[in-house]
Amino acid sequence: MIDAKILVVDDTKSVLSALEILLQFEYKSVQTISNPNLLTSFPNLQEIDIILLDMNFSAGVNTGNEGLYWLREIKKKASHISVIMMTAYGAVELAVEAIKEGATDFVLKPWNNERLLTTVKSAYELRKSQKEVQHLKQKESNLKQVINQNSNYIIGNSKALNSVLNLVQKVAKTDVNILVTGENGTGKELIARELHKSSVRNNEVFISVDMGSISENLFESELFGHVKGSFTDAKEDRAGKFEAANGGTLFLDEIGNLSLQMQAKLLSVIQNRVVVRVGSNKSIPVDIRLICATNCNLDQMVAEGLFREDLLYRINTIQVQVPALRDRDGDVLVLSDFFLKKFANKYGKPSLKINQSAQEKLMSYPWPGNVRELLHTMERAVILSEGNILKPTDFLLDTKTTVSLEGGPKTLEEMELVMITKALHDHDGNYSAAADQLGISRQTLYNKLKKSSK
Ligand SMILES: Nc1ncnc2c1ncn2[C@@H]1O[C@H](COP(=O)(O)OP(=O)(O)OP(=O)(O)O)[C@@H](O)[C@H]1O
Repeated sequence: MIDAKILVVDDTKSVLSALEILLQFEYKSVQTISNPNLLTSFPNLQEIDIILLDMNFSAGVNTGNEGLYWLREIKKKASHISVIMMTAYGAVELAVEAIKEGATDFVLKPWNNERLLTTVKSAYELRKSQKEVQHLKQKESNLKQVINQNSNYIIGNSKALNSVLNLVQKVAKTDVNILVTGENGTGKELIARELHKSSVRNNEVFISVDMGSISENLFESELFGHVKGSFTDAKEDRAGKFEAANGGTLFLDEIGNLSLQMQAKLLSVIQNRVVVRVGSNKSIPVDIRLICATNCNLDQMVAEGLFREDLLYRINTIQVQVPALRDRDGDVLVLSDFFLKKFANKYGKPSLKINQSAQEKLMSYPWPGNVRELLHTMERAVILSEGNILKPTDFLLDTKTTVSLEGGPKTLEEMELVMITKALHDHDGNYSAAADQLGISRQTLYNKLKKSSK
């Protein structure tokens, strides 16, 4: 039994009962009315999927005008309904006219049962796929909202940061490729998201890919997609990040971490703006705005033969250099105030304040891990705090301080964060040395930090 609601409108009672009997065998709900004037006030008209509509109602009139009139009325009230016109006077012009006005199909009376059922079935299939498209569009728009909402405000009012934000506003509306450079944790991804938010693509997706965490053998599949069976784990066709970002912005983070071989593959796609999924030979055009980011000195890498010069030219039409936190006058205080409020609320300590000597300690520290390090330092201080005032000793900015567990972290995740930030401080922000001390890889350390700062 097909789960669709059908309404038959005809002024001949025998037509109504014949169609009702015929359609009831296949469709869950079949209703009939003999007076078209009841159509617009028909209860639950919005729930009807298909209407079979007679073209002529008044006896002796067969111009089809009445049917066309009621077709327009239905479309005005419920444009989603598939309307099949029925007429005993099968004029092709009338059929064309009705279809132009939005009818789905046309049936001649007397009808052939099998042909009529096929016509109704096709109208049902059409309605079903329209519903699916509608559902997918809704889902897509919800997904876009979720993906794009992962963007925070850029806090700070230093001259150095403001000139970066000015440049961002100038170039955001253009579609040029942008390279965002700066030390780890300066906010490069935040800047890339701001570029997207201020661009004409802001209703589309922002897809971020960490090139540092993609292995050589999964690179192509991750970025360009694959077809089912192209390698052992390819259980189904999958679009890569380029396709997923189509219409929007693709952010390639840690671009300096790519091997020369991966660089060559990336260059070809950026040049040609088409991808070919692994295992396929079909070219798929992609329309993306490309933003790359790195903390490496790519010019120096080019000189050392580690980065392709032609790729660098492609990706850095405009370069946005994000300043280190120590070069942003006043931002440490503004940011620490912001993070203090954020974490004080998160950890249920809303009256927590910071005293002046603690602020001075924060201002005099060089912040090798930049904003991310300040964020973690603040989070850890809030977790470990015991009173209502944060003092200099609450901030682990020197290597001799030890972690006290009393009144401290309550979850494994919080404990992990405390240990990671302590290890980073112990090694002056050197990720490799901190990872060594913790017995994890640099990438794992990095991923954990990124995850907890999201
Ligand atoms: N100006 C800022 N205002 C508020 N939060 C910031 C600011 N800059 C950075 N952050 C926060 O600091 C963290 C690190 O920022 P982000 O990931 O953008 O830095 P990044 O330079 O891309 O880092 P990496 O080089 O490690 O990829 C994020 O949680 C981000 O929200």
